[in-house]
Amino acid sequence: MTNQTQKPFSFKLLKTDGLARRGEITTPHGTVRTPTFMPVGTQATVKAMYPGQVRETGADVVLGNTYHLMLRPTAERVDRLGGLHTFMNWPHTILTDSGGFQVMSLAQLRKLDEDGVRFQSHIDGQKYHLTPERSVEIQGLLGSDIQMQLDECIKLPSPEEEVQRAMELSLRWAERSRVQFEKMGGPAKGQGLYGIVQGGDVPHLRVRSAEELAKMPFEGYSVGGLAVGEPQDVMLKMLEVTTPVMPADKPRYLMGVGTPDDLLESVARGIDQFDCVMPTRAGRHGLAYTRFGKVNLKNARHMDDPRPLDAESACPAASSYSRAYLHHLVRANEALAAMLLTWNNLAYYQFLMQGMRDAIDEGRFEYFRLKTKADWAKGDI
Ligand SMILES: CNc1nc2c(CC[C@H]3O[C@@H](OC)[C@H](OC)[C@@H]3O)c3nc(N)[nH]c(=O)c3cc2[nH]1
Repeated sequence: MTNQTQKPFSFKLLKTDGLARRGEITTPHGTVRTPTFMPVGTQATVKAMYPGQVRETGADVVLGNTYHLMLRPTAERVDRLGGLHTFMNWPHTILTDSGGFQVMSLAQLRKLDEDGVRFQSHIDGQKYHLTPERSVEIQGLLGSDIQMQLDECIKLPSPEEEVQRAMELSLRWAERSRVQFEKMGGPAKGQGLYGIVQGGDVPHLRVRSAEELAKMPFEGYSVGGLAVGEPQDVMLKMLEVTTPVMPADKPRYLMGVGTPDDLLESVARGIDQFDCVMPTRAGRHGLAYTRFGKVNLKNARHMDDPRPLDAESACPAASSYSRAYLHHLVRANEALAAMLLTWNNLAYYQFLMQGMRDAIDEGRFEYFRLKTKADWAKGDI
């Protein structure tokens, strides 16, 4: 990451339509059109895709992850090699998560205390100590444009006192993350650090978390602690409680979400940024997302079907290969199956996001939401 002073990180709220928001984030590596879907590239790659292809689908941001990259190849090595943008040949915006979520879901022998979290690598058993300061240092070494505070994402359901403890710890870690980010000169580099709202499924804890974080000068705010197995209506209820008390002039990022329907319903409740492994992971398991719902290419009913997934799609994976061929590739466990279906799925997610951005621009978001859901309900033609 160059040390020259960049223009500051900024967010412009361009238009609203109900609670849906159309905006633009400016980072050192370009402009992010919101609402935006950010493909997950945990280990410095969006699995089964070339970076140029990811860009062609319409992605403005990809994700990297502190937990995975600190273990391998290490943040120091990526820094020595010119930073994550150069390392993975992605010259556009990169967002990194702080690693807390993965430590709790992937690492062994985890011990969490006030100072941070101690754990052993799931790769080679080596011991680590991840603190709010170290997480921000790693994200700075990676050259991340949008960084996350270290937080504790608690599983749901959990007793209210547990939710409160984790939320209050995350607030203290938010302050320590901010101090480290400013010590490393993040703002002058035009980078952003997001505070992460916690509070589980407890409305008054959500509100307190958002209000306390809003007192700190974060460039953006994430809604964490959701998409951890709760039903969609609980997630949406938490958004209805939380977004109204989040700063309206800063981006809002709902972490780890979601299905196409989750995206539609969350934009309708004031969310700007999303990330999810769904489109890429589903692609590797033979599942295609289309304008008319999901198509499971493992299913024998596709064996003789000469039609493409969607002849009108701009994505060649959707328009230039028959369902019969895709079914064959999936059954044969061929590498091209994952490549084509991942490509199709990311292209569909970006098509959906572009549709939402246009609908908000033109003041017809509610119509777009209902029409899109009706098309999905038609099912695969
Ligand atoms: C899936 N549901 C979900 N994911 C979540 C993630 C990880 C997303 C991160 O996990 C990796 O994908 C598996 C991605 O890493 C590149 C992504 O950034 C979260 N991260 C933090 N720091 N705090 C949270 O409260 C949180 C909640 C989540 N809910």
